[in-house]
Amino acid sequence: MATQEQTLKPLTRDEVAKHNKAGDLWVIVDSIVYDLSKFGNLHPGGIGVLLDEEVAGQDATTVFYGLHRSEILLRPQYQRLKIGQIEGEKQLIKHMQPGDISRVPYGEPTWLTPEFKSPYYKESHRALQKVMRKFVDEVIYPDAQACEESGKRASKEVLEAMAKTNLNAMRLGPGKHLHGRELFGGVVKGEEFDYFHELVLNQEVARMGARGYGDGLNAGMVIGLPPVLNFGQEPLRSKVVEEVFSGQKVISLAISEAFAGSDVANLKTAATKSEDGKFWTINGTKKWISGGMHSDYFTVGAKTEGGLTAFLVPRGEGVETKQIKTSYSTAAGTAYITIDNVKIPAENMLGPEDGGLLVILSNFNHERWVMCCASARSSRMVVEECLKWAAQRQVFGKPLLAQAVIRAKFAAMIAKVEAIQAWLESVTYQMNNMTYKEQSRNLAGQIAFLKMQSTRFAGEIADDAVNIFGGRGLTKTGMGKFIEQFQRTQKFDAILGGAEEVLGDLGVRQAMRKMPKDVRL
Ligand code: HEM
Repeated sequence: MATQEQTLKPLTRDEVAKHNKAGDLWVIVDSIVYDLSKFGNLHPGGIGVLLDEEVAGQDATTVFYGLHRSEILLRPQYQRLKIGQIEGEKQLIKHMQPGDISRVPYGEPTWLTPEFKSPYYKESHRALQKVMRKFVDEVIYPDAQACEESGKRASKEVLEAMAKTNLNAMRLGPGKHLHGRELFGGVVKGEEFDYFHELVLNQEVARMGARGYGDGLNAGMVIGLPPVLNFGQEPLRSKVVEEVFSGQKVISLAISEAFAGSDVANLKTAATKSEDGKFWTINGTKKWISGGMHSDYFTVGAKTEGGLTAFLVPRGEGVETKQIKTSYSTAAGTAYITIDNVKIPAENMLGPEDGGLLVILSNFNHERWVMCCASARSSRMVVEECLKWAAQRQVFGKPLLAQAVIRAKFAAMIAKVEAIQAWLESVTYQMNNMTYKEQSRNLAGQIAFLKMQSTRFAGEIADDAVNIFGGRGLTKTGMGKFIEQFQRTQKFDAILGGAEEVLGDLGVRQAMRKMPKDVRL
């Protein structure tokens, strides 16, 4: 930015003021002079607003930032509009660069705020956060914004770049599968990777505000691959895990059906064993399968004689996927799947016959915790957007933030994001200090409550955010685009991985089970 300022022609405000009509139209935004003479007729907001006597030939900084996101001025096509800079003045507005930490209060969790300390994060968490933020900003974000809008899946380049850093493997959480792997070029050792490293990755992805795209970005793998990794039979297990980690193949979890959601024990998809026991034939349907449109493999739950069994079903004859249009982007690849007489070898069974419920349930805590990470971070992103907007938007001659009713909304929103992050970090610390079995025993209730509360708060935050942004919170482009998307999509977190009510009840039932029989009032 400094070089650009040096090369721009110095101009005075008096000179600029002479160019104040159609065909000869200059304006100043943050000390930079823009020649809008030709652009005026192409301006999406129309030429009329630019000819206003307080805009044409004048300093339009305040009015500009009341109407546009600052990223507009960074678009390559608008660089040619810059013709000079006001003599002796400097740009006061700092545009975020890839990898930057927000300086907006509460724009980052406290551990990323310079004045605050945290007992949870070590040097390797901080190093991972730095490279991941830059990677997301530079590699994923532009693709995410384009695909969220077009509905297309993440580009091959992004998926390949993710595989190269070993991001796919990291998103499955700590474990032996990471040992000996080079993570983000060696920023963190596979052996020391813990749940706080994973939290960092989840939150950095959620921060970019592309909900449908985010789910299409191998979120299906996060829930679909663990049953293969933990219960698959060799050599199929290693083959599939490597194919997915390296980005050659995509996997998703296919459990829910039109007939059964939270009550997984009532699935209708059924598997029958051949007489010689070498094959299974599967028939049924699956619904709302995130990433299903992009998947080569499906981790399927099916009814068997004595219960439920999990299978790895490859895409092939008899397996068909149809796009479901949900309220978020089709970039998520949400699918309806029909499985008609699909014959698979017995080696594709994941875990014991009739033991599928455990295979599926064993990953639920992790899945829900991943969603808590994302919900907490996207809620915070919304609070940051609202704070920026309320500080720069002028109403009745003052910033929106000068209104007490607006400040009261911020008090509620900020308290919610801080509370959720603090609880999330506390749960994450417990996860780091418990075996997987202990986590299932002790944290199912905590995580269920955390998810329930995070998504309830997200709903309340969405509501306040839309009211702060007004019509812009309902508009897909422009100032409020992230608010519009958040209010439209935050409900996904409230439903996926267990609806709020189901989770709340699960938490209470867990507590009841632990209630000592010998206590009295
Ligand atoms: C400095 C160069 C400018 C550029 C490159 C520019 C570009 C744009 C773009 C791309 C939009 C579409 C909306 C969006 O994506 O957010 C827009 C909308 C608009 N612009 Fe500009 N603009 C400029 C200056 C101005 C100025 C000085 C005014 C002063 C009144 C103005 C008033 C508007 C209005 C009223 C809209 C419609 C906003 C809405 O729909 O909420 N623009 N402009």
